[in-house]
Formats: sequence, C-alpha cells, structure tokens
Amino acid sequence: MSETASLADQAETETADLAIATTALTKRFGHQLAVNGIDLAVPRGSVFGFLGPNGSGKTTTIRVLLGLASATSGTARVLGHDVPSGLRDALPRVGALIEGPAFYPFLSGADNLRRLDSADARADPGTRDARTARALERVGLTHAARKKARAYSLGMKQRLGIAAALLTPRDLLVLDEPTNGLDPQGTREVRSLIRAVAGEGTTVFVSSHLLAEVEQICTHAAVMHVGSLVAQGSLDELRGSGERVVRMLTPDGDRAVAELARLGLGAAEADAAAAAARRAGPGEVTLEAALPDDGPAAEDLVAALVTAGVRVRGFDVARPSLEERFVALTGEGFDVAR
Ligand SMILES: Nc1ncnc2c1ncn2[C@@H]1O[C@H](COP(=O)(O)OP(=O)(O)OP(=O)(O)O)[C@@H](O)[C@H]1O
Repeated sequence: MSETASLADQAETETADLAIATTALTKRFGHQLAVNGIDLAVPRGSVFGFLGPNGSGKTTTIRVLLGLASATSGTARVLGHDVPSGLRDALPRVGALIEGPAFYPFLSGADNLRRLDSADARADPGTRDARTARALERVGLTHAARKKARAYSLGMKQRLGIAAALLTPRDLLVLDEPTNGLDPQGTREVRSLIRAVAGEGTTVFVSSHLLAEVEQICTHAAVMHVGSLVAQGSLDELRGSGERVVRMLTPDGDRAVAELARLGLGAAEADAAAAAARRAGPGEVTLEAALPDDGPAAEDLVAALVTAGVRVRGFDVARPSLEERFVALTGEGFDVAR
C-alpha cells in the first residue's frame, strides 16, 4: 500500500471515530467573523463541552452543524455524513435542543411530545404513545405527563425538551446551554440526565459558558474565544497542557531570583493580589517561575536554593487549574459558579 493511501485510510478511520468533525469551518455575518476556521474533533462516546463566553460563536457553530445556517467556508461532518449534503441521513440519529425548547403551553407535556412525534414522518403512529411514555420516563417526568406545559418549571421544560430530542434512539445529542436560567435543583437534574444519556452510549455535545459545569459532566472540551477554537482535547489533556509553575515564599528575594536564573528559570515577583493572598510577611516576597517539563526536579531546586543561602519559607510546583489555563488562553474569566 502506498504511503498516500495509508495516510488517507488513517484519516478515514480517525474521522469514523468522530461524531462531529469540522475543517476550517467559518461563518461570517457581513463583516463579522462569528466562527473563524475551526477544526473541531468530537470523539464518539464523549461528553464534549463546547465552552466559551457569550458571543464566542458556540450557537452559530451548532446551527451550522445542524443545517440551520450555512457555512461561509470550510467543511463539517456529523456522524460521518457531510454537512449539509448528507444531513438528511445524519439527522434522524441526532437529537438537538437549541435556544430553549418551544412548547404549546396549553397542551400537556405528553401531548406536546405526541405532537412533535407526529411531525416525524419515520415515526410509527402505532407506537407513539409508548414512545412518548418512554421519553417522559427517561427524563423523570412521568408524574407530570398530563400537566399543562405552562405549569412546568423551567427545569421541567428543559427536561421535556431533552425528552423531545430523545423520542427516537440517538447517536448524538446536541444541547445548547441546557442549564441556562435553571435553579440549582433544575441544573442538577439536567446534568444528571446528561450523564445518564451518555452512560447509554450517546455522544453528547453540550455548549456552556460555565467552566464548573464542563468539569463536572464532560470528558472532553473545546474552548472558543471570539470565534476561534483556542484549545480542545480530553479534560486530562487540557489540564496537563499548561506549563508548571514554581511558587515560593522567601525573605531573600534577590538571592532567590539570582539562583533560579542560574538554574535556567526566570523568576518574578507574583502580582500584588496573589502575593497578598499568600500572606507574605514583612520583607517576604512570593516569587513565581515557569518550570518547563524538562526542567529541574522540585527537590533539586529547593536543595540548590538552600545551598545558596536562600531561606525557603514556602515552595510548591503546580500545574495551572483548568480555570487558570482557560483564562490564560482567552484573556478573560469564565463563570465558575454552580
Ligand atoms: N444572525 C446573526 N446576524 C448577525 N450576527 C450574528 C447572528 N448570529 C450571531 N451573530 C453574532 O455572531 C457572534 C457569535 O454569536 P453566537 O450566538 O454564535 O455566540 P455564542 O457563543 O453562542 O454566545 P451566546 O451564548 O450568547 O449565544 C456574536 O457576535 C453575534 O452577535
């Protein structure tokens, strides 16, 4: 087999393992670049967090993936089918909930689902009642099946939306900010539902501006910033990809900086807020230095500092947290609440 052929085969196998794959996907609105050449790779079986602040391009990307908007350039595949030409084949296996579910308030939850089910030409009318009952059970709404949708709480409406997305078996569930506006109880319900759906083998692609949410429910994540994808991978990969940082507390700042420089590390005083948080006493300074993966071991650094006469009152080596890492990537904070 030629090298070109085997590379093509390898690319094909890799794409087959992906529920969503895009190449240089771009969407412009006039002069505005809402999505800027993104290469998304969402592994099958993952719970994939699509993370980014408001306005970073998440909803636009989702709309393009589902054929609700057309890309300006680039390519996308969903469940192995080209978007938009192959969406007719992909969409029956994709459940989606974007920009909040719309229901008839005067119909019960079950009747709303029946109505949606009847709009699906492939759904057998003979098994409609069983299908709606199963979907309601799946999201824990059996007790509220006959209640009018207008009497549902926001969390119940959101779960009804997920039930609608799960009326038929799905390989991929796409959820746009599914916990937006929910109270803590509703948030917990929706998150545990996502875990349960993923546990049954469905790939879940979920957008969120909440880092804590992504950390709680996702196996993988991608980070959007002003239309660009600035990082993606498994959460472990994302955590591990930040450079380690040495932080030390000492009354001998100048001597420590000189010794660290001799060891190849450029140390600087931590910013005032961080230093205050570490409660440096009179004359003490908190120093920080990036430590490359091939840099000296922590114990060798401490030994060298002590030998050089530096009084080491505090010392630690840590990878940045996911939050610190994402702030570094995007230059802005994420809502970490809830
Ligand atoms: N139909 C449209 N026409 C013009 N600009 C749009 C349109 N839809 C989105 N945009 C712009 O594209 C950018 C990305 O918006 P998008 O809704 O995709 O972001 P998002 O990350 O989903 O944010 P949010 O969580 O607030 O929905 C924003 O600047 C937005 O104003």
